[in-house]
Amino acid sequence: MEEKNNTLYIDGVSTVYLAEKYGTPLYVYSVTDIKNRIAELKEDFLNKYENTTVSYASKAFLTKAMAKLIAEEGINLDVVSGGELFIALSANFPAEKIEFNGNNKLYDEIDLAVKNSVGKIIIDGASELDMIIDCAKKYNKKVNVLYRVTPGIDAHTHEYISTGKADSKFGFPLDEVLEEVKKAKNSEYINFLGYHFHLGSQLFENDIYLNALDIVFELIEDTINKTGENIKELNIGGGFGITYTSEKRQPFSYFLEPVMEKIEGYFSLKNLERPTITIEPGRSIVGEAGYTLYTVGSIKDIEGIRKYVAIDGGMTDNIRPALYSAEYRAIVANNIKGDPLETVTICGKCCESGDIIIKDAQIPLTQPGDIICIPSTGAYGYSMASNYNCLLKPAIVFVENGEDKLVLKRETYNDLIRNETE
Ligand SMILES: Cc1ncc(COP(=O)(O)O)c(C=O)c1O
Ligand SMILES: N[C@@H](CCCC[NH3+])C(=O)O
Repeated sequence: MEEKNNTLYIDGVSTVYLAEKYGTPLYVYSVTDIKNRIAELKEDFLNKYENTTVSYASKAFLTKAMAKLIAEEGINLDVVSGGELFIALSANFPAEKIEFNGNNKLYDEIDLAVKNSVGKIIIDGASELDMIIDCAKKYNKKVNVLYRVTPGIDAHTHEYISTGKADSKFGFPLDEVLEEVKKAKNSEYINFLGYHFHLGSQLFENDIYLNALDIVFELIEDTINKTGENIKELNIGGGFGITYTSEKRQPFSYFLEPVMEKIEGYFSLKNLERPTITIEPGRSIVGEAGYTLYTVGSIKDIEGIRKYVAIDGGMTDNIRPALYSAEYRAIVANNIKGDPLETVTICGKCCESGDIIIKDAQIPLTQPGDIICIPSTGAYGYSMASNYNCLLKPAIVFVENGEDKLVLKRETYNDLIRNETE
């Protein structure tokens, strides 16, 4: 983002112009920023180490336009539901480059995945293997699978986004997964590739990945000894943190260099061929590339207590502050350098006292009609949006080098009743 004439520009396009043209609330994505993050991944990982793959975790943000962009950039796609898979397939995303994650996969979802020959299914629970075999028989396919395990690592992040600890609904406990692998090995319809783990999201320390590897190496050794199966792929998940307010996003190399050094060291010591190493970043690809624009409406100044600045969206387009106490920063897009600053609480328009986007934001003196921009809303904003209070989901615009393109229309009131039967 940049400033021109006291106005905020994103990827060469004026936010004031975007707000006028498409209305607010509006999700704006800088395509250049997304491409830059993928380029960094190529430089620091894909081109640097042989036999590596990146699978974009589409739960962070997915539309057909995004799936097409990911396909053009040549990386893989991670989906966690029939719905995400359907969007990817609708965008003609190459099925062999899709991996299917997620706990409690339903039969119909597995059926869709197998029928369309997705690249891999990451088995997350005991109920899945039989369903996969059943579908594989039906379509006469052999399905590549990995098993997701929980290494028992407690990531230093919000409890709700920590997923690798033992007490987790995700994945197999380490002492149970071998029995599952043996079952998979016995089926002619299954090709066992290896293991997957994901420690949590918005992580800033590389040591937890290294600790998890120590644990997973033991599992790999056990697997080879007890099943005779070599590990062809190891997926270490995503989770790389980004900047929302004052946190400093680490370059991918901060995580991946020590991780790869450790992995390469282990496999060469054991005289084993190193498996394909896959990572699954979501937030770190799209988070900072996305912005939300809002228009300021009513302002309530409670003398000596708090000044509320209400915007025309809120927890319906960004649930993260209410759900995880996530913090954001704000910019008055039509008056970036405005002076003096004041301390305000930016709230949404939902009937919830907790519908606060930023508590105590420091922004230039603002008035109704101003455009507020919240940066770093590209991940888990639109993908977690709701219609609470029957608010309409915002439009999405992609901007790149001064050009803007509407990729998703704003919902209309008719969308709210389109599935009603009376
Ligand atoms: C299995 C799995 N892979 C990848 C991700 C992506 O995580 P992030 O967006 O933090 O990179 C998640 C979400 O936490 C996940 O659950
Ligand atoms: N949705 C969460 C992260 C969970 C990611 C999926 N395991 C967030 O907004 O931070």
